[in-house]
Amino acid sequence: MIEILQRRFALSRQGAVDLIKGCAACVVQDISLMCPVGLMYYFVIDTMNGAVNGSRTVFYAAGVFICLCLIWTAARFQYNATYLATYVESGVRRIALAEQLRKIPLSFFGKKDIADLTNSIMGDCAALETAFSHFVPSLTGSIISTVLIGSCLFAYDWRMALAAVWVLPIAFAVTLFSARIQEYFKSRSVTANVALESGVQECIECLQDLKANNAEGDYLKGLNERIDRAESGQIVTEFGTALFVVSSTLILKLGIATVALTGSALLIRGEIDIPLFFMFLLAASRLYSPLEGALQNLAAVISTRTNIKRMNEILEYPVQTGENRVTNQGCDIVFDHVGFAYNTGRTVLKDVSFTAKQGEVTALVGPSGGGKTTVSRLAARFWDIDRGKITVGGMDISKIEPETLLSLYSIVFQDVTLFNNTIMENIRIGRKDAADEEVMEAARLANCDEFTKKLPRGYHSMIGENGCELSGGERQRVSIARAFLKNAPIILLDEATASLDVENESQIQTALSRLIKDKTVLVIAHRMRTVSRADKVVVLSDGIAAEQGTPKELMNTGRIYPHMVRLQAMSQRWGI
Ligand SMILES: Nc1ncnc2c1ncn2[C@@H]1O[C@H](COP(=O)(O)OP(=O)(O)OP(=O)(O)O)[C@@H](O)[C@H]1O
Repeated sequence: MIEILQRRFALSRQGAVDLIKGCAACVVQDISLMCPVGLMYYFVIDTMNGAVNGSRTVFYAAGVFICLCLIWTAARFQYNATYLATYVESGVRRIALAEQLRKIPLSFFGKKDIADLTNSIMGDCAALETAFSHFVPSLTGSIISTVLIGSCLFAYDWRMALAAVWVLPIAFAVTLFSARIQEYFKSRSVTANVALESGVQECIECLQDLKANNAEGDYLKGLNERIDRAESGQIVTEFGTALFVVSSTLILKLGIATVALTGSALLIRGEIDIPLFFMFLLAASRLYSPLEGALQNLAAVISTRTNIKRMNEILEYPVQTGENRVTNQGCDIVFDHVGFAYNTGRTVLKDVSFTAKQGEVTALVGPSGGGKTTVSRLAARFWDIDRGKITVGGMDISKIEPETLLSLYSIVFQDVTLFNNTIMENIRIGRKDAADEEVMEAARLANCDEFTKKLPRGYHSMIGENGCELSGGERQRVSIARAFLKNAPIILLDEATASLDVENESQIQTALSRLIKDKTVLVIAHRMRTVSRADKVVVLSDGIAAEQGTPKELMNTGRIYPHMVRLQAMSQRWGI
């Protein structure tokens, strides 16, 4: 049962247990609300028979008191078991999604954009939070308590009970019948919302380019269309839900009419007495009011199936697994007949073989789109390859858990990601437990010292969202400082010095020479100057390692490499 709930509603184990408790609490609460009706029935009978004396009055007073205590206790238990537990579960679910996103291969992100994933973590979780705090327990509670109370009514008079309950299966059938239609509209509405959020995010991110190209008008027109689609999607979904819920509620209302008619007929024939007639009228109205809510809840629960499906898509996506310990002998990286294609299916690497030796700098060069970035990412198992094998120090990286493997790597990306925090903390990401002095030493080696000192609070200065208060070169130096701090045996540099001025670049290169001693270095560089001092150059072209050797060897024997060197020399003579 718990496993089924976990799977069906994307819940943690504790969340499934809490859901069962919440449903039980709602049943107790609904039944406790029916107790006063029973008490009133017997009170009316006693009053009509003139049997209300001192001890009876105490009995009814005690009954009222017990009913109030029962209702209060049930409500409190129900609140804790539904609302509080659901908020905790929501937090657990969001963390589970974020954890899963950390573990799944990057190929997944090719199919989803950031807005979509953010929507799953925030929007879908919020929809489920509302469903499980407000809807599911009270829906289950209403159904179970209705069945129990309905059975009790049969014990009093089966004809009156039948007049009261015949509407229930019909009302539920109408709502259930609409499930597929509601789900269809809901899924269209979610898709339109995600498209809108993605458009807004893109608009904010690209505002600078839109302004530069005077393209704001066209873009906003497209965005307006997305807003219209999201709005109409929402209206249609709500209208569809309302149509079925209102129809079901109207059917329920018919129940009161049939109780009144049947009761009147039986009363005239003298087959029931007035207290029983009123008790049924009261019970029917009490019976239907939670059910009206329940039918709305049922509609809302049906529509959360789309949210659950979206979250399960993330939670059930196969993660990259492997050994949690590394057994490498040295840190040579070997690409052995590697073949790879992204989600698009177009082969990027056909057959790449080369070795990047420990203690050497291996430079990846080649025409744009040749696969340099792809090769460096595959070396760190950001994606899994389709053919061949990649080993680090003799161990097959496809058998190593990605995070364990990454402990061997320091990576400096072309696109630096910084956090809205201090410079000190941004560098400390390289090694969480590093002392301030170690962070500052890494910063000094990466040449961050000089610009940090000019900031009002030095290393404790905040740098804005994604380091927006720093220049491109400064941002890149912070990211290089992280690599210094991590001090891993393998270093991947992706155009690491691209945004630095000449003075900085030479200082960084001196520092890098210190850092890379005895390490495996894989560097992607477009500028031949950067690679001229590499120990080995691998030229990637047309999905293969077309040429490899020392820069000198390639100048003599290569075809593509000397051509690139000549082209770059010509471009350096170019001026505006
Ligand atoms: N995430 C991705 N999804 C699909 N295709 C991709 C992805 N990343 C890169 N590619 C494609 O793979 C090919 C190789 O790209 P890659 O970035 O590795 O080349 P590169 O040699 O580093 O290029 P550049 O020098 O221009 O940075 C390109 O054709 C590119 O369009």
